[in-house]
Amino acid sequence: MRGWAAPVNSSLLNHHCVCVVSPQQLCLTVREREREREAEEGNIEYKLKLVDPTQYRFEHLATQMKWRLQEGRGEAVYQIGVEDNGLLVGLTEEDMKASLKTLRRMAEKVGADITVLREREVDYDSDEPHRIAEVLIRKVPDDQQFLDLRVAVLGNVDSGKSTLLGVLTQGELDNGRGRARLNLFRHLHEIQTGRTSSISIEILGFDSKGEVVNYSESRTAEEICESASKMITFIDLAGHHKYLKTTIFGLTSYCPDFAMLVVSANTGIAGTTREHLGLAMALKVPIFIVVSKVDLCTKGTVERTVRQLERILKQPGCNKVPMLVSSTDDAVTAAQKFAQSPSITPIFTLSSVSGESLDLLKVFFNILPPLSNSKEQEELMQQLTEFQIDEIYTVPDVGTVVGGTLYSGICREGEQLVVGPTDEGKFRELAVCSIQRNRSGCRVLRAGQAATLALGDFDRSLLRKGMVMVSPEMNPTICWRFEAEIVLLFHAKTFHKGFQVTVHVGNIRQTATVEALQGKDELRTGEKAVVRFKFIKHPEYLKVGAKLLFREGVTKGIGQVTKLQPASQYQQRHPSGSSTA
Ligand SMILES: Nc1nc2c(ncn2[C@@H]2O[C@H](COP(=O)(O)OP(=O)(O)OP(=O)(O)O)[C@@H](O)[C@H]2O)c(=O)[nH]1
Repeated sequence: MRGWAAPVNSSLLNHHCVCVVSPQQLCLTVREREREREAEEGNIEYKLKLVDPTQYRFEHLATQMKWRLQEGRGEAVYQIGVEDNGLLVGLTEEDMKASLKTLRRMAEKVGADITVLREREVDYDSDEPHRIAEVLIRKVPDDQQFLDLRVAVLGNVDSGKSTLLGVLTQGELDNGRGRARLNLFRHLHEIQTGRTSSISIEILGFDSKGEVVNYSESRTAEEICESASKMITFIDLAGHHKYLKTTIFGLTSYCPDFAMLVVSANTGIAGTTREHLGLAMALKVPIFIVVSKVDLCTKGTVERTVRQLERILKQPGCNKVPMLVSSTDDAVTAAQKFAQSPSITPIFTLSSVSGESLDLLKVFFNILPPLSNSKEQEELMQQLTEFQIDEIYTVPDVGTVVGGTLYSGICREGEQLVVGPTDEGKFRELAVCSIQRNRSGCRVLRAGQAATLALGDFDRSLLRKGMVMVSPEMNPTICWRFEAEIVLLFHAKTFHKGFQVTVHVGNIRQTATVEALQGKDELRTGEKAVVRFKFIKHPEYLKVGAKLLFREGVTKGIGQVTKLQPASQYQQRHPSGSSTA
């Protein structure tokens, strides 16, 4: 755990931006120092002083900044006045001024922007006040348009998800009767019933100074993309139980970095809230919570809802550490700690009608770093190209267009790929004519990025959601049958051979039959087993280790793919097998 709030004890978290660390607290810090030492890897750098460096040292500092930026995939945090071992020494006003000036020059040299996140006074036996400062450095990598984070939005029906997104992305408060969500709905029947049934995507862009770029008049997605250096893409998932499969699809296929669970302060944990929390945890998507509609209830009711959430989060099954965010300082700390430890669960309490505490959520989004580091990202980019198809459209004058996420490798305009598997387990050749991200052209797509790819006159009827477009050299394993280690979360009766469930793995969603339960005749709620599934309609491209979720009515389970039975292998061994196998 790094970051300076950590050594200073958590009661300080509720104070405002500039606070004083007492000598006693500093002593505590000294004892805990070993744990707080600067990490060699990662994007956080401690600097005691940057006063008048020689040219040689300046060059070295600039190179180091480049490296830290690379580690944070375009973002780094500098803590000034802090020794490498984590000791909060602090600088005099004059030294701090000179250090920040050097930091600005370093950032200029590497083409980055800097924002002072917070300054704090360190108090010890000295007449002169000593301060420490925390500075965010941001540079969009040369080959990228902006830094990109994906947030899945979960929560019960009417908890205020769409409204919150409307208010965040449009900059105008809601009237409590659904005004803000109006421009988010995509389908007519949603306007009529006021419920989100499809997955809609909203974007919130920040410029390099941390200001939201969405808010000027008639901002189009293209304009937001052009002026943003950091982009939060929200995947708004439906709250109603009826749309659970869409919610699961959004969580499994859109590869969100984080999930935001919206809970209405006046109803507390109701309806699908628990289920959504469970789903995000089962899929290991780090979650933070927004308690909305605080304008509708008393402080006591808000506190009760927060306590209810804290209780659930701390339960043995969850093992989360709730962290209530009630100041800008907390929001900064929450963003950093959340990224370092997924068990930390920030909780915001706000209103989309009065606007109370909305700014804290924006501070959090601006600072929230991506979870995977540059090394993991680099490794994924080195692999062969694999694009997962989530959506298929026909666009006039463009032709067939697919939407989805590039799981690995790089994809360029003009790239030759193969798409499949078809019902026969084959792959077809195609070419990527053009690529768009958030409705703006993009020539190179990198692993982890979502985009739409135009495929020219490729026949749309040959495509389906769940297919992959891969590099022709890949030779992917296609299977009808696979084994998974599962845990049955809930089942009304018993789970046995012959049972059919809807299986979700990544962007794949298909009914499968339970062909065998290893070493057991049946399974009860809470039990584990290795199960062999067989898809009923067509073979799929799966990977060992992929997370899996299945359901059928009230039956629900989670697990992991442990073994694949390649379709061709099975056909060779069972030449007279059923026509589908
Ligand atoms: N007073 C008050 N009303 C709110 C607030 N946020 C949302 N609302 C109202 O609550 C109602 C439901 O909000 P939605 O944003 O549609 O809820 P949702 O969670 O997106 O619902 P689904 O899309 O059906 O899952 C609307 O009438 C909003 O105007 C808030 O902070 N305060």
